[in-house]
Amino acid sequence: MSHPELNPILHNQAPVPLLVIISGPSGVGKDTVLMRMREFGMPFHFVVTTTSRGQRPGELEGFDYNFVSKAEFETMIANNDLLEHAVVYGEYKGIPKSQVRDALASGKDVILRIDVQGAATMRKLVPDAVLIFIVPPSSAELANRLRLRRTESAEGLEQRMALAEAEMGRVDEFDYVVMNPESRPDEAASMIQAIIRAEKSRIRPRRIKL
Ligand SMILES: Nc1ncnc2c1ncn2[C@@H]1O[C@H](COP(=O)(O)OP(=O)(O)OP(=O)(O)O)[C@@H](O)[C@H]1O
Repeated sequence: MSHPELNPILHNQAPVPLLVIISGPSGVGKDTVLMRMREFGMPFHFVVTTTSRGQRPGELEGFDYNFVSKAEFETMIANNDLLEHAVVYGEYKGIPKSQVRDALASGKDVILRIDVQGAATMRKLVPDAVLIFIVPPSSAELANRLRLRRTESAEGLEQRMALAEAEMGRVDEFDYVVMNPESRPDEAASMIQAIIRAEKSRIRPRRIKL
């Protein structure tokens, strides 16, 4: 008898690929942890965001972002080609559906990072995604990370901290919480890997429909 909803591992077949969403307050270390996962060569597809903003020195097309013009981005919106998009500081940012679809079709697990607001949208669009919330050891440590990054003015820092407080209150919309400990982002990276491995062993796997 066949049980198509059960884990294909039971029939010695490849597991169902996952869509994993990494979120959490600004400055908690999402990019840092994802970069460590990439550097470790973890076998996932890391989604590259498409943006209309200009390429900065040192940024690589297809690695940091896919750079397109505003007009091209607006065509993508009109054609419903994006899973999710937002305007950040007057520029578009979004996730192309085709990239996620193609990676899943090739059997790869797909990982993407998104802000807390965007994660809530994704939960509605793709209810079977695995949502992981990264937290700092303390809010003092979060403020410290933002300060050390030196990308924010004093006012910007205060705004981000206030937003972070509000975002921490939304943790119950997520499936997992992962701590990014002081100076040990590798631990957060391996915890995410452990979650993905455990998810692969579900008797009834999550199945992503886009
Ligand atoms: N485990 C850690 N311990 C100490 N510092 C860290 C740790 N992880 C990240 N950082 C530092 O904290 C700062 C913020 O990290 P990062 O830019 O990765 O955060 P983010 O969540 O991607 O932020 P944003 O949402 O604003 O893009 C960086 O300067 C980074 O080097």
